[in-house]
Amino acid sequence: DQMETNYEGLSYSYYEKTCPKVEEIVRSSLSSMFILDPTSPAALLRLMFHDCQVQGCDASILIEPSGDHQFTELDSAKNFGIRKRDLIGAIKSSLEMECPQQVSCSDVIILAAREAVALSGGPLIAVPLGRKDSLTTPGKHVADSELPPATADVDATLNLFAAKGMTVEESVAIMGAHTLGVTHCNNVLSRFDNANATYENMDPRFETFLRVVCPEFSPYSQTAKVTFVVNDQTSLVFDSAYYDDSMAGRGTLRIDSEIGADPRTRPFVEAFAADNDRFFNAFSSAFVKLSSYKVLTGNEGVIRSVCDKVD
Ligand code: HEM
Ligand SMILES: [Ca+2]
Ligand SMILES: [Ca+2]
Repeated sequence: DQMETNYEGLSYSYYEKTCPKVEEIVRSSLSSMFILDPTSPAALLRLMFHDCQVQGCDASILIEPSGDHQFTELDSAKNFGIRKRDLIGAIKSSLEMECPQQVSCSDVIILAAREAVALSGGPLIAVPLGRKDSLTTPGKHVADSELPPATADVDATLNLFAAKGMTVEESVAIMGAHTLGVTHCNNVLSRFDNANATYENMDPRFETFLRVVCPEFSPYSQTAKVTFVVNDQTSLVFDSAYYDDSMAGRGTLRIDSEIGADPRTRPFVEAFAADNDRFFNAFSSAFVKLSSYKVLTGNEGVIRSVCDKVD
């Protein structure tokens, strides 16, 4: 039976006895939070990626500085724009009332990300559970080296996802996460840098638009950190518009633009733009691979009672 199968030590029926309502509680908490702020699904989806990419999916990204760890992974500039970590803590509090000390913060991050996708119109992804939380935060330097730069190209991106067992099709599908949310101007300015040759596959009208929204102030200026562009035409809806934009030279980041042009990735961009089911299926299998990356199970980790503290 597929539902009993273990995946990287995780299980599709992990909380069946210990917290049978876990998925329901996460969903109902988030649906009211998303009404209060419709941009939060994007934040929670990115939070999952940035947690999993640094030391695996272990809720390390939630840890606040204290005592002997004054600098956390959140101090890395590559975590700029990470927001809504407090929502995970709020969901965790509700879960502690229903089933104390049962559900890990790392599973809450994954469940929140998959509800973010589903409640935005994307697929409802079946995710295996049973992750444990780390007792350590890897610190700023690990985050600096593990997270991709805003200027990542196709080679770097395919390598990053191949390391998680993804095919090229799945790698193109997981980039479809950029169907939601925003990119701040400080991450856009490198696209005007000739040395990076990132003009490739940029519609001149789109370039004009980017230059109007993000004039050439320093990427370190306060203005560049508060101004932003949306990641696709429908940035609150999980759909395939991202791929239409990519093919048309309207990709916001270098990678968003280049996957629509590179001969290795273009065929999948075209396929996903034309066939929503194919995008959703490939995204779902990629999501399970990303969210199972370097997980702690059994005695390898703990269930934190408060997500931002390792005490
Ligand atoms: C090479 C791969 C990737 C690169 C270089 C990249 C880079 C970025 C950058 C620079 C931003 C803008 C942050 C800001 O300015 O606030 C962003 C936003 C975002 N990314 Fe990625 N990303 C990658 C892969 C992913 C993956 C795998 C996911 C999720 C599965 C993801 C989900 C998101 C989301 C949802 C946003 C919008 C966040 C918001 O609105 O708060 N990204 N990404
Ligand atoms: Ca982590
Ligand atoms: Ca969209």
